[in-house]
Amino acid sequence: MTSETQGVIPTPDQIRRAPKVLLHDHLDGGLRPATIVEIAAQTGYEGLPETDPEKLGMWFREAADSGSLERYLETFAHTCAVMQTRDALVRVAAECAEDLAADGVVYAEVRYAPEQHLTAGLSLEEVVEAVNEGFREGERRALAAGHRIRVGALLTAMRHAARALEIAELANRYRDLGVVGFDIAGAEAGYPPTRHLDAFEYLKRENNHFTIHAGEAFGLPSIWQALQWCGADRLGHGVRIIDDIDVAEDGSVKLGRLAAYVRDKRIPLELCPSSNLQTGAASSYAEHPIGLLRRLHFRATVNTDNRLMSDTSMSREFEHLVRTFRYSLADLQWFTVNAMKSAFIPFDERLAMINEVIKPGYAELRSEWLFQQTAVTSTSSSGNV
Ligand SMILES: O=c1[nH]cnc2c1ncn2[C@H]1C[C@H](O)[C@@H](CO)O1
Ligand SMILES: [Zn+2]
Repeated sequence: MTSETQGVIPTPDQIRRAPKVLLHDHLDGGLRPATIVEIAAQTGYEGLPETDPEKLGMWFREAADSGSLERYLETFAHTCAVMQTRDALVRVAAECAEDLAADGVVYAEVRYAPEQHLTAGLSLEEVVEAVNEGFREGERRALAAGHRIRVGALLTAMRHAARALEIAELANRYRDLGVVGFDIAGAEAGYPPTRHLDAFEYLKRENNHFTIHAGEAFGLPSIWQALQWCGADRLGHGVRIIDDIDVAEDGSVKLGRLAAYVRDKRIPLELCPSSNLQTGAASSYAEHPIGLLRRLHFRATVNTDNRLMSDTSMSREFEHLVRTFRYSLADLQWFTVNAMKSAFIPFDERLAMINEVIKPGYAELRSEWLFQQTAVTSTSSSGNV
């Protein structure tokens, strides 16, 4: 490789066109503001703080900027309120797939908590089937618009509730039918993942996959429990693993036992930089642990968490990182391949996505400099050389 191809700092347009993989995105955290306003009007939900889509989008962004995970999570009352009917769920899921595809995401695992969509009388099964139908519809519309995307669902159980085993069974029933795994989410403090051991043990017996929100608002004990008691395949956030890494004044680095385990066992970290700034888990992009974790070769991935609350997308997350850490296309490819390796679909499919879609996509972007018009052509044609 020449230095030109090795070190290309991508433009925003190249970042958008680059194939991207997203493992941590909440369906109820990514609605279009205009859709929220329309469904609220159709279904008679009167609790919205704003009814102008632009102002509503800003409201979510600002309300989520609270510095606390608990306050950040309060904003989901409004999105869940407009996701209670079959039609609304199909629409929101279809638009999610379309929006991700238009942003260049080629593979996504999108999560939601079925238990939060039952107030208008849908059953858990009806919720899952509506969302699956929406994802398939969105994939078709994306293809018609020239974008290929594949979306799998992760079923989330809320950690303050007591339905984890039921949701785990639901995830298992819809396995290979659009659902690729399980997750737990919600406020971390006071609700350790070990409260839901029965669900995790059930999933392990069924050879199913799960990730756990851990190490976001709470530190190392929650990561340790998620891995060593519950047996999580991946960590939702996991960013506080940084608390087990010592960087000395001279720059030398020492990993504690847990950090070494996470790195050496290649445990995927579903890092969500913008979300972490809003909930107070990190104070700036420059100080976000992703920079160090990437250098230390943890299995780090980049994610959106909640596109609505953070006013973000995969491209914007990458743009922040490129601006902050001067990441090249090769770095973005590294994060993307990490994410694809860590997905919950079968190994042969992950490998094909890496070799047939991701690597060729980045190779094409890296070669673009070869075809750029140079000023030399015009100078030489004027005969002044
Ligand atoms: O970052 C998060 N941490 C913990 N829980 C979260 C986060 N983002 C969203 N959630 C919750 C709120 C949603 O209603 C739920 C299911 O998507 O998951
Ligand atoms: Zn999350």
